[in-house]
Amino acid sequence: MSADGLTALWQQGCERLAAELPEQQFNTWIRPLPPAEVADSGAQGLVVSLRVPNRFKLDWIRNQYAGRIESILSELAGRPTRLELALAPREALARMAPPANQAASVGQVLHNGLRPVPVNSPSHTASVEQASVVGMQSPQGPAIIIPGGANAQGPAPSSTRHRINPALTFDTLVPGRANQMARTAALHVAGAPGQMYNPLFIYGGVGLGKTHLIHAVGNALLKDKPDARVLYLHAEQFISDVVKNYQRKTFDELKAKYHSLDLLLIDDVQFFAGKDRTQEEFFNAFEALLAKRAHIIMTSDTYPKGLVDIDERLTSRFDAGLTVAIEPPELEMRVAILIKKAEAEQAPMPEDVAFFIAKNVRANVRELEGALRKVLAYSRFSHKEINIQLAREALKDLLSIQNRQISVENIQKTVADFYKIKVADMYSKKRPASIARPRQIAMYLAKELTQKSLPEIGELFGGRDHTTVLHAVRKIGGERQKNTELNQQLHVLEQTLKG
Ligand SMILES: Nc1ncnc2c1ncn2[C@@H]1O[C@H](COP(=O)(O)OP(=O)(O)OP(=O)(O)O)[C@@H](O)[C@H]1O
Repeated sequence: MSADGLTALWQQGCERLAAELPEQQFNTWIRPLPPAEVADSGAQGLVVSLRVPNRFKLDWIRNQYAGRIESILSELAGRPTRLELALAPREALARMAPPANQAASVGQVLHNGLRPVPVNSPSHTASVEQASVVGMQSPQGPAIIIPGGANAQGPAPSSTRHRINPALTFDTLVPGRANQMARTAALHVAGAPGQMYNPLFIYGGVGLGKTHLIHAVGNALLKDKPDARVLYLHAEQFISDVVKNYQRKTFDELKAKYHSLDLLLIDDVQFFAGKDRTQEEFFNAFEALLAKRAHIIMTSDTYPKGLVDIDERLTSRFDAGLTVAIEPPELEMRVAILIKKAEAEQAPMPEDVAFFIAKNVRANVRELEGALRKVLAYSRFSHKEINIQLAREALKDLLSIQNRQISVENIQKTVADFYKIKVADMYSKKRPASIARPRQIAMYLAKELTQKSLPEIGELFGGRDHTTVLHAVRKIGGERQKNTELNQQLHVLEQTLKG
């Protein structure tokens, strides 16, 4: 692709997004982005690098739009195109946020090509300045509008007012063991806010669905009570609001904003660490909201007592309602998530492919989504159907990084997962066919895929004799020739184990 073609790609992508997305969403999230850099990395395809002013926006764009942006750009370029999002260095922020009165219309922005795009929100510009004064990251997006409140600015679409993402609902959240407690508690709060489990504190590692869950509560409540005063915000937004009001000495405005809510959803409260003034204001808001039986849901990367540099009077209050964890999803849940997300993209995913991806991408749901996006994009460009071979090609970087050695333990675990039996049954003396057969399959694969001898394999299967292993290897090997279903299952297992 020519240099001009590369330069035009982002602009064309924006035009497509402008046509596709609701105007409000486009204006809020896409339009203010600075021009992207597009690089050709040869056989690997194109890499589009975007600098985003803060982590909140970065996460939001990654979660909500990255997949679509990659698909559009790849389609336009006719080659796989990867989107890389990174935080803009601080000195670039000022350039990214020219004065509000330079705001341009969507059409202007698009026709002006790749020049830096102005941010059309006065509050955004003001906040950027404030953030640089106090050495913080820049804050996020448009002002919160409370109807009739101190900063009322006229009607606004509800998604702006509440900052709730309508796509993140209980329906789109796949349930599983990993989120069972948190989901149940969240459903309870959505049905009867201000009663039990107040505050609800949800913690867990990155990309496990905490943000999704709290948006789901917001969406559910708004569906029931459209007039409810609900607000979602990232902790950094609260911090920047405190800074702004501190500088303007407008604490009444801050109070009017936060103390009047029915439901406050606040993400990543670990960001309050070391911010004394913010903690004090949050404490005030917290007390005021609980006193009037408004509900507060918080998320964090750790449980309340694990938070550092946050005043104990806050952490003890965080723990006073219900504290629940979200765990990394287990294999079955990862498969279900992949299938559901692929369905949502109108790209049905065969279960064996979902199993292959889920087995290889374990860290968190965000990475799972990334892997899925790659596979779908790869299938679209190559016009090939989605199968394990295609998934393996699409994910080859990721798989080679893992550089996995096939071990007997891994075979036992994978086969047990596949046939939905316990790993312990691989070593047990149980004989029912539903257990004995997967065990024989695992022995067969151990012989095929590792350098272990028959006695060594027998030892690893609960101290069995080598003749038992030999029998299993011959039996499964022989049946494989005649039984296509077994052959297909073995194929999936081999592909999965080889990675
Ligand atoms: N159980 C689930 N079902 C469907 N999608 C999920 C599930 N869990 C997470 N996701 C999706 O994974 C992505 C990451 O989730 P989310 O942003 O909620 O994670 P998080 O725990 O808030 O992470 P972080 O701490 O990094 O902000 C989102 O796109 C979300 O929709």
